[in-house]
Amino acid sequence: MKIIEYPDTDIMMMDVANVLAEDLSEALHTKDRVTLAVPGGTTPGPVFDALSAVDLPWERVDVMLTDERWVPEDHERSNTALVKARLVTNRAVGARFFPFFAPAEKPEDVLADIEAALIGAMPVDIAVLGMGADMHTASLFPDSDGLEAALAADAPVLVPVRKAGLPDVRVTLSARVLDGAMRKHVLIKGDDKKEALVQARGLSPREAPIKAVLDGAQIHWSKG
Ligand SMILES: O=C1O[C@H](COP(=O)(O)O)[C@@H](O)[C@H](O)[C@H]1O
Repeated sequence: MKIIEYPDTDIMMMDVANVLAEDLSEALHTKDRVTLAVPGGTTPGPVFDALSAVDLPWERVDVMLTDERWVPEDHERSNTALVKARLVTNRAVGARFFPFFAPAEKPEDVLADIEAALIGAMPVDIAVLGMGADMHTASLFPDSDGLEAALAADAPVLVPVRKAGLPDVRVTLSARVLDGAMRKHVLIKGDDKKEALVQARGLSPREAPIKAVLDGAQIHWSKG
């Protein structure tokens, strides 16, 4: 794991967009299609804005989230809404987007179909990950129902996750899928997240789920 500390958040967002553009361009030289997995939440929007302005053969890029909340696309907490509005737009409008939500009461009712649609887009080549101060990444939350299944060596691609106190059920790429990406970038802001990350290094993935994806990852941090 390598930590890159940026003097300023705007600079970090631009630099990470450039690094991702280089990763994509390199991968597109050797593969017909390349899969990029990206986080939702409050942090990555500016990276998406900059990356979507880059001239790449986006029609050969498959985009998916690292995780989704079980809410429809027009909901304020939908990660899909964020990615569609800020990444799969502009020059990147031709990228193929794979949603993790379908209208059903619970993920288990439709997860097999959602997963089947992902087969052609596996494995993930480039993963961008966020992290909460509780050391969760994607929707791999400590003390959640689903974490054990999502950390298993033979985990499915997608796992439903529930945690008391969270407003929504989640669907997350499993740890083995995220960790298996050729390039992994963790994007975090703030002293609390840096401290959590340092602490996570000494803990198990069950205690600190981010630990499951840290091997070989580049960490991008700014004070925020
Ligand atoms: O719930 C989520 O949280 C993490 C971190 O989000 P942030 O708002 O603290 O940046 C995010 O990476 C994940 O995709 C999202 O669903």
